Amino acid sequence: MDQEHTYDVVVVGAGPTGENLADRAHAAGLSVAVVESELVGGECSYWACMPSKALLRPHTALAEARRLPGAREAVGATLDAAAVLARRDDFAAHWKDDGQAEWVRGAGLDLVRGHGRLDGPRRVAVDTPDGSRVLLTARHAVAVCTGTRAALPDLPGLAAAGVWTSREATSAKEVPGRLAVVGGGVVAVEMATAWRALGSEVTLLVRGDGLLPRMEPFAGELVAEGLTATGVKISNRVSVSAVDRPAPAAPVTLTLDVGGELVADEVLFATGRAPRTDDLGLETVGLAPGDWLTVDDSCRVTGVDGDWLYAAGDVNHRALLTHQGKYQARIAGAVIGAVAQGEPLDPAPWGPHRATADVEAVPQVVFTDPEAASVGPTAKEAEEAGRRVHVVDYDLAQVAGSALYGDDYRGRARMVVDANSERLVGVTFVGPGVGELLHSATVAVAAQTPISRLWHAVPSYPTISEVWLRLLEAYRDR
Ligand SMILES: Cc1cc2nc3c(=O)[nH]c(=O)nc-3n(C[C@H](O)[C@H](O)[C@H](O)COP(=O)(O)OP(=O)(O)OC[C@H]3O[C@@H](n4cnc5c(N)ncnc54)[C@H](O)[C@@H]3O)c2cc1C
Ligand SMILES: NC(=O)c1ccc[n+]([C@@H]2O[C@H](COP(=O)([O-])OP(=O)(O)OC[C@H]3O[C@@H](n4cnc5c(N)ncnc54)[C@H](O)[C@@H]3O)[C@@H](O)[C@H]2O)c1
Repeated sequence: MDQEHTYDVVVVGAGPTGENLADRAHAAGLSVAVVESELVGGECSYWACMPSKALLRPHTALAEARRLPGAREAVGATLDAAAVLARRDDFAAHWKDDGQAEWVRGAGLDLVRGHGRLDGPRRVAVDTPDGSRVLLTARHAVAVCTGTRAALPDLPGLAAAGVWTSREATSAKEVPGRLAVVGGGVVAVEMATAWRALGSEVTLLVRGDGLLPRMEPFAGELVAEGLTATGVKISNRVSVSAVDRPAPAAPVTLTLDVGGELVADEVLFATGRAPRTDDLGLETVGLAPGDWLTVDDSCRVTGVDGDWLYAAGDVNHRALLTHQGKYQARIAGAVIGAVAQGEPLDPAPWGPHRATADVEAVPQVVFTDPEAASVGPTAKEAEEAGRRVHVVDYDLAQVAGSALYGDDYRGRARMVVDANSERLVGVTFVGPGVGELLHSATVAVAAQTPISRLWHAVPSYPTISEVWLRLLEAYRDR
């Protein structure tokens, strides 16, 4: 028999976004049920951020040691793949979610395991693993935080070929001899870096003109240089038109649109994401299954009567990053709490009830060697949005801190400044060790800092952060 329960808030999906949203709603005094169909912690914990960064970090550490005479002689030339994979397994909690499920319960939230679907306004029906059905009614809000899955192109032979997606690329137990990677985005470059470092011969097949097309062009150029130096073969302007694997353990053959074939032991399709909304009961509330969920700045889904349906994280397509999903979760949790208590919402940008940074100040670090880190729009994006901007660049290798950081340091920095307000809107750093530099830029962009004030934020000598001073000088002298 169906069980029925009523909560103030029902959250579907216990990834980083769902966990945080539930926690904030509970902190506002509301009762919350969280529905999860796989592992509490979501894609990020088991098949994305954590295992991918665990695969990449040993390579970065080794590459940095090898750029330092004295350290270079003390370390080997290659990684111990088995040890790297074992540490990766630890970071993915061996694909068990006991720890995170315990956190959910300890936070005062009710965890309902199973596949959730909307069942009309304010209702969620959950098919549980034991075959029963739980009907959840929300007094105030339902929040969809179901994330994304890998999007695969519709190619002849692909479905039968057993290709890698980001899930296999982050959880594989064996190092393939030859790995083909299709795509030129973040997953493609990070996983090409990781598996090359673990010993695979890697070929990157890029449909466009270069890597990391959403960043400043020099980011993709420097990352391509780094990949090539490690032995990754990169082919631009190449698409795969068919995939063939005659038997499960056999090599896979990719037919290329430019002519010819590529044979590999595994192929990773890193070709973007699709929302997990196809089997979510969206049709019961007048929305189209399979679509991204469009939201306003309070994370309320548009086009649904009654202001009860929210969507946060990857599934709303605003910024597909864990930290941005968690930011939206904090905003949406606060909105749901305020509405439930009958308190007024503060509609101002950068206020507690309006997601702003996930559009204006999105930071991202690509954990390749060199790292690529950016926040805010690129120069081109800012111009296309109608801003008049000044752009200044600086060669990161010219900073004393960079030279000390490693021999033959290569990198570049760019600052995009709004010409009318003389405030910083975007920053990109590419180079070893710049990932940890990015938050300085994020603070400056989110605070809409005037350039005149940045002169008083004096970077320590001799750190890579001195690039800030060099960028300001370049701006002054432009
Ligand atoms: C390889 C890779 C590396 C990445 N690295 C980074 C990184 O370094 N930094 C970063 O910021 N971002 C990174 N990302 C992006 C990051 O993983 C996502 O932005 C993040 O996981 C989104 O969180 P979410 O909670 O919105 O969704 P998810 O993490 O996808 O969680 C959604 C949850 O909902 C559950 N669910 C789905 N449908 C249902 C349903 N019907 N009923 C019940 N439960 C359901 C799922 O099982 C899942 O647990 C990476 C992505 C990939 C693919
Ligand atoms: N370090 C990080 O922050 C990190 C790491 C990994 C992923 N992520 C996030 O996860 C999301 C997914 O990453 P992703 O790399 O899968 O997606 P993406 O959208 O960044 O890149 C996909 C790439 O695949 C290409 N592509 C699409 N269809 C293709 C086809 N049929 N053939 C060949 N190429 C094709 C696109 O041109 C694009 O370059 C991103 O939004 C990213 O921000 C973040």
